[in-house]
Amino acid sequence: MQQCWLTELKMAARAAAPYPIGSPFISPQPGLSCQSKRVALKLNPHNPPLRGFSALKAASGITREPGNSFFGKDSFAALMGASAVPTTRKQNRVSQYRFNPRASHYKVTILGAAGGIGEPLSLLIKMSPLVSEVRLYDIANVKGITADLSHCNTPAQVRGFNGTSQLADSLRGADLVVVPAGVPRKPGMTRDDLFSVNASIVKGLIEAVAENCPQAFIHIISNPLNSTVPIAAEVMKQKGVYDPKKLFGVTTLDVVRSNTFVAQRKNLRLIDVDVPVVGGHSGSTILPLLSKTRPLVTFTDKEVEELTAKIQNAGTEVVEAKEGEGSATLSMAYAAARFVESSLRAKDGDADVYECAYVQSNLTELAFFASRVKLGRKGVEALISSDLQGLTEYEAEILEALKPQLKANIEKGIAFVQKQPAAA
Ligand SMILES: NC(=O)C1=CN([C@@H]2O[C@H](COP(=O)(O)OP(=O)(O)OC[C@H]3O[C@@H](n4cnc5c(N)ncnc54)[C@H](O)[C@@H]3O)[C@@H](O)[C@H]2O)C=CC1
Ligand SMILES: O=C([O-])CC(=O)C(=O)O
Repeated sequence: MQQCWLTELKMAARAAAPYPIGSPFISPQPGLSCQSKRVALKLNPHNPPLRGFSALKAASGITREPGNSFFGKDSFAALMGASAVPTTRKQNRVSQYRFNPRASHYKVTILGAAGGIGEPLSLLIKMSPLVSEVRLYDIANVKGITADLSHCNTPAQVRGFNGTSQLADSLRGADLVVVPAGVPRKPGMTRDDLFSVNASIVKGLIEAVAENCPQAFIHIISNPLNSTVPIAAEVMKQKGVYDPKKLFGVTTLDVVRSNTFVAQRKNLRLIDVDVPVVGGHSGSTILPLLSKTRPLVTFTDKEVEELTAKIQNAGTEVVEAKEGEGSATLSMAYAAARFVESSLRAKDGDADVYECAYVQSNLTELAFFASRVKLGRKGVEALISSDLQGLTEYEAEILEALKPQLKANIEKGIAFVQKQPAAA
C-alpha cells in the first residue's frame, strides 16, 4: 500500500496524547528531534502496532493505514489524491510504492510564504515526511512565521528568506518551488484584473527560479493562472531552461471543490468521488467533466448545470464572502499541499500518481490546458486524453466556448514576456 504522513501524524497524536512531550516515557534521545513512541504505544493498548513514525522519529517500513489517518480516512485519501485514479483500477490495485522516510530529502521553497495561502501551506508542507527542508520566502517579514513553524517537531527544517537579496538563496538546490505570491481578488474583480500586478511578480520570481534551480518542479498558484503559467514558460524559454514537464498551474482546488460538491449533492462518501476538471482556472474556462465522475453517477440536466455553475463560481463565492479580505486561502493551501505531496511521491518513485493540472498540452489546439496528468520522477509523464473522449453535448459545448477566452489569456501572458527585454 502507499504510505501517508497523515497516518503517522494521527498515530503521533494518539501516541503522544497520554503523556506530555518531555515526560520520562517519551523522553528525547540525543540526536533525535523526537521521542521513542514504541514506549508510549506499549502503554496504550488502543494504539495499533507502529513500525515507525517519521514526524517524531525516523523509521522505515511505515504502512499506510487510512482508517487511522490524522484527518480521518476520507480526508486522508482526498489529500493523497487517491481518488484521482478510476475507482475500478484503484480497488484492484496494490501500489508497489514504499515510502522510505530515511530517503526523504526534498527541499521545497514557497515564494509568497507570508501570505494567506503561503502561511497554512507552509505548515502543511512542514508536516510532510517527504520534505527535509521547507524554505519560506517573501518580500514581507517571514521571520516570525519561520520561528513559529520551526518549533513543530516534524523532521523538515524551516528556513526563512526575506527580501530580494535572499531570493536566490531560497531557491538554490530546491526540488520543488510553489508560487502563491501576488495579490488576491476583491469583490467585483475578475482574475484577469490581477494581471497588471501579478504578471510582473511571477515573471520576476520565475527568472530567479530559472537562474537558481531550473530543474525544480514549479507549481504556480498566482492568478490569473491562465496567463501566469504561460508567463513562467516564456521566461524559462528565454533563459534556455524550459522543461514543460516540470511546469504546473495548480488547479487542484477545482478538483477538490468538485469532489466536495458532488459528494454533498449525491450523498456519496468523499473518498469515492473523483471529478476531472479540465480547461483553465477562471470562471467559464473551468470545465468539470461531471459525466466522467467516479463512481458512475447520473445527474439530471438541471443538476449538471447547477453543479457546473457552482464549481465555476466557487472562487468568487469565497471572494464575496470575505468582503474585501482576499480569496480562498485555507482550501487553496489544502489543495496545493495535496499537489505538492503527489508531486513528491511521484518524484520519489510512486508510479501511480494522477492529478489534474494546467500544463503545456497537445490535447486541444490550445498551448496550455488543464487535464489529468500522470506524474513521474521527471514531472508530467503523460496527459490523459481519455477524459476528453465521449463528452456530453453540454460539456462539448462548454469546451468549445471556453477556447477563445483561454487562448486570449495564454497569448496575453506570452506577449507580456516577449514584449520586454529578457532580464540579464
Ligand atoms: N490557483 C488557485 O486555485 C488559486 C490562486 N489564488 C491566487 O494566489 C495568490 C495569492 O493569494 P493570497 O495568498 O490570498 O494573497 P496574499 O496577499 O495573502 O499573499 C500574497 C503574498 O505574496 C507576497 N508577495 C507579493 N509580491 C511578492 C514577491 N515579488 N515576492 C515574494 N512574495 C511576494 C506578499 O507579500 C504576500 O505575503 C493570488 O494571486 C490569488 O489570486 C488564490 C486562490 C486559489
Ligand atoms: O477566486 C479567486 O480569486 C481565487 C481563486 O482562484 C479560487 O478561489 O479559485
